[in-house]
Amino acid sequence: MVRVAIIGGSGYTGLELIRLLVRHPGVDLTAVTSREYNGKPVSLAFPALAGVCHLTFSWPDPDRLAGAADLFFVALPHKTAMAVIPSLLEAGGKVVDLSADFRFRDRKVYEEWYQEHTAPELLAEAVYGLPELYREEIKRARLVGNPGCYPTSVILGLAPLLHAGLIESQGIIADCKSGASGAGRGVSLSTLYCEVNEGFRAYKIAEHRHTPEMEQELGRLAGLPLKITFTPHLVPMNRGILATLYTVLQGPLEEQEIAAVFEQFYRGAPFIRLCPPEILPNTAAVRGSNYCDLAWRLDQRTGRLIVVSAIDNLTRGASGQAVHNMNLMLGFPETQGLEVVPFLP
Ligand SMILES: NC(=O)C1=CN([C@@H]2O[C@H](COP(=O)(O)OP(=O)(O)OC[C@H]3O[C@@H](n4cnc5c(N)ncnc54)[C@H](OP(=O)(O)O)[C@@H]3O)[C@@H](O)[C@H]2O)C=CC1
Ligand SMILES: CC(=O)N[C@@H](CCC(=O)OP(=O)(O)O)C(=O)O
Repeated sequence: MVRVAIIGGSGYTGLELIRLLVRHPGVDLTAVTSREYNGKPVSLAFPALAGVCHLTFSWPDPDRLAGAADLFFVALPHKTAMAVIPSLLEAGGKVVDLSADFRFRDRKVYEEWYQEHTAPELLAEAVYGLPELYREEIKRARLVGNPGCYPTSVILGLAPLLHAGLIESQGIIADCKSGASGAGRGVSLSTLYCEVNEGFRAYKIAEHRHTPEMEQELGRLAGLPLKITFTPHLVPMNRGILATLYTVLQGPLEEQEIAAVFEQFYRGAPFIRLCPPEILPNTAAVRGSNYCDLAWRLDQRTGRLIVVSAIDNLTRGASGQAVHNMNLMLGFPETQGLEVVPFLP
């Protein structure tokens, strides 16, 4: 058994990691940390895990933690993760970082949107953890920067089209809606029940920190720098992201040609489901699973191709994708521990 630990395991992505890892046949979850719950049972923070996870939260300093596992999931807030990760690596551990600290290739871009980077020497070796794009690199990686939730939904929807050069690389609009768990478990006014329930609003228009992450990866696929218009919305639901992606075709195309491009690009990708023609993606159909459901419609009148993608932000957008990356890094079957049927209805 490979020993794994979760640093910052008392939040929503921590809960989701525990849910997946306790049933994973190849790993032994040895430690879960939290400052607030230090010394208390995991089931105290998460009653849903009573009888399922018997661990107690710990909060040793990073030097004591290093060596406690072979692979660490770091589920700390951005800016905090990069303070802990170097010592975990130095002690011989592998790391999947769920924060944004190791998602960027260019330190300047990170520093423009976040803050000064305190471990820039690791940026060159960190691999962007989107398995459909970087499967082979992830297998060899010691440090994986797990993608953001919105970027996962947007990049997966656009990658085949940009790679094939079917759409204009400039002028793409990503209109995304997220459930409130995307904001984490920490208390904040904007995610209180009465602030979220029975309302639907956009936020951080033209200034969301996921924009440069999307541009980094979409630009690589297109083969040239690009800018994207990204508008996130908060919807009154717990989990899920629905991304509606507006693109402009490079030239006339038939529906079958578009379908062939998606099928070819995602051949052998176990967590991508291309919807049949009658179906459009729905967050309810992917809830609790690592699937990304994709569909597209050609608007012949405007020449636009509209792609829709649905993921669960906590599973495919964070912890499920992190476990997928771990499977690749440790040589396990890709889908191990992730063969979860979406919660129904
Ligand atoms: N929620 C989502 O849908 C997604 C989240 N992510 C990213 O994953 C990471 C975790 O997210 P999420 O679980 O939602 O966040 P939460 O706020 O729910 O949990 C954060 C965790 O980090 C610990 N923590 C908070 N502040 C500090 C600190 N200063 N030093 C040490 N530990 C700290 C908390 O425990 P304690 O305070 O007890 O120590 C808790 O265990 C974040 O970087 C987030 O941006 C990525 C994709 C999607
Ligand atoms: C609904 C909501 O507030 N979502 C969060 C994004 C989710 C997230 O956790 O960001 P990372 O994926 O980069 O970690 C936000 O907009 O900041």
